Amino acid sequence: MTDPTVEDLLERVREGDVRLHELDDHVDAGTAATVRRRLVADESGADLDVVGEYAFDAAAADPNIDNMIGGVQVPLGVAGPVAVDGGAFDGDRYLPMATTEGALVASVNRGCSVIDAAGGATARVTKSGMTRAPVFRVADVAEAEALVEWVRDNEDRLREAAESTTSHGELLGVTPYVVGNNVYLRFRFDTKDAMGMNMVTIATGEACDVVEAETDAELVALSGNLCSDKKPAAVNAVEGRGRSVTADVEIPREVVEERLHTTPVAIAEINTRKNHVGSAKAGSLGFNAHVANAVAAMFLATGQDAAQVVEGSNAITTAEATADGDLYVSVSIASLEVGTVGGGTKLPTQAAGLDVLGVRGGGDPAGSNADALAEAIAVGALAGELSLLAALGSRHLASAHADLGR
Ligand SMILES: CC(C)(COP(=O)([O-])OP(=O)([O-])OC[C@H]1O[C@@H](n2cnc3c(N)ncnc32)[C@H](O)[C@@H]1OP(=O)([O-])[O-])[C@@H](O)C(=O)NCCC(=O)NCCSC(=O)C[C@@](C)(O)CC(=O)[O-]
Ligand SMILES: NC(=O)C1=CN([C@@H]2O[C@H](COP(=O)(O)OP(=O)(O)OC[C@H]3O[C@@H](n4cnc5c(N)ncnc54)[C@H](OP(=O)(O)O)[C@@H]3O)[C@@H](O)[C@H]2O)C=CC1
Repeated sequence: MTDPTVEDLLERVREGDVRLHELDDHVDAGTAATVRRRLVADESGADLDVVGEYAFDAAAADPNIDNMIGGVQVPLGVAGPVAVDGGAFDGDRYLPMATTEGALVASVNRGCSVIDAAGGATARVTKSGMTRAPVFRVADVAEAEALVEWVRDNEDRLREAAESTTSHGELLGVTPYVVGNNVYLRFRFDTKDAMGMNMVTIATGEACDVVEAETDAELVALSGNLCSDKKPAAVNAVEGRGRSVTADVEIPREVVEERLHTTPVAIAEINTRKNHVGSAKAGSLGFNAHVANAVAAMFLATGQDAAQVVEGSNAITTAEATADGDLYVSVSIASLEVGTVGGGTKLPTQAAGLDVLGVRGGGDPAGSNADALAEAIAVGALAGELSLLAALGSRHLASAHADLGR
């Protein structure tokens, strides 16, 4: 029997005989995408030819996209190279950044060149652990207390159940929270080189089965929002989620004056009045200028989950003029959720981004590549903070974007 043609399938979808998402059952993934693209183009009047010019294998992208019609391209640039002394990321590297914001890569590039002139940045992952927090219904607070005690006494059983679903993930701990007749169990896992959301969701589900079998608690939702994934949340800023990572640098005063056209004292003052006082008044969780910019651009370039830029912007920038008149700057990102295996990291253009950093795939030891990626992103964020604070000091923000961004 011959394969159905695009025209045949278009007709069958229009007649309601085949659903849009069932096309892959009838033809290969690329042809299925073509049929959907044709249908959407016909019905919306949009010209989608360019959307069909994608460079990856549609079948290989199956774990990443449903109802695929093509691909979106984002321009890719590089900042650097920049010297980094990291716990896992070492040497002089280019930082890949995908963005549509003109002047952004230029800004991070300037920051990198200043960091380099100062001898490089230092970066360390200080805490690591991906979380999932199911919510259970209990009868009352007495039953809640009983559940909390049971969890404390039976963590090994929960660990055994959770770890039966993964050869890499390790349960680090379970923290209970009680609110009336709701009990939230915040499971925290070492997910090695994976960002880990699929891994910990599957593992936590297995542990929840044990809780339900052994206690009176009833699972209401596998994610009870105390995790907290893809929402701004203080719990992530305080407790961390994914990688907590810090990068810092001390820059000689002459370098600040020559290359950034301002002074250490001016940068420190802007940082305090803008990033700390201004953010406090705004009720912000991000005490920084634009950490989200480096996080988003490097997430897109390396196949991370873009929605987790929300947590990636949970960052505090500090800046101080030292006793010698130089400038100390740091960026601490509390909850940077990154992986070098799984998710979007296998797609060819994103894998190439990881290759530029030298962190593709599983690390040796496991987890070291994801640590290195976190440190690279923190250095990119540090470079961006430096350059933007300086541009505000020299009053170049508007002119830079007028020149480079429109
Ligand atoms: C634009 C600059 C860098 C000019 O800065 P400059 O010092 O006038 O430029 P320069 O021509 O003297 O070049 C200095 C260095 O900048 C880099 N550089 C310079 N041009 C390029 C380019 N085309 N492509 C790549 N790199 C470039 C490059 O490293 C170069 O060194 P060189 O390699 O020549 O020795 C500076 O004015 C700047 O950084 N401005 C700040 C822009 C910025 O940070 N924008 C971020 C986005 S703003 C935003 O999204 C968030 C916001 C602002 O709303 C958040 C908030 O509320 O704060
Ligand atoms: N399920 C959910 O609720 C959510 C899912 N997501 C999505 O989840 C995906 C990311 O989940 P994630 O679990 O990271 O990825 P994957 O689901 O792609 O799984 C990655 C798997 O790779 C295996 N692996 C191989 N080598 C290593 C290594 N060195 N370190 C760690 N694991 C390794 C592990 O298998 P094994 O476990 O067998 O050892 C691991 O589970 C993204 O696509 C994201 O968009 C995002 C948010 C929520």
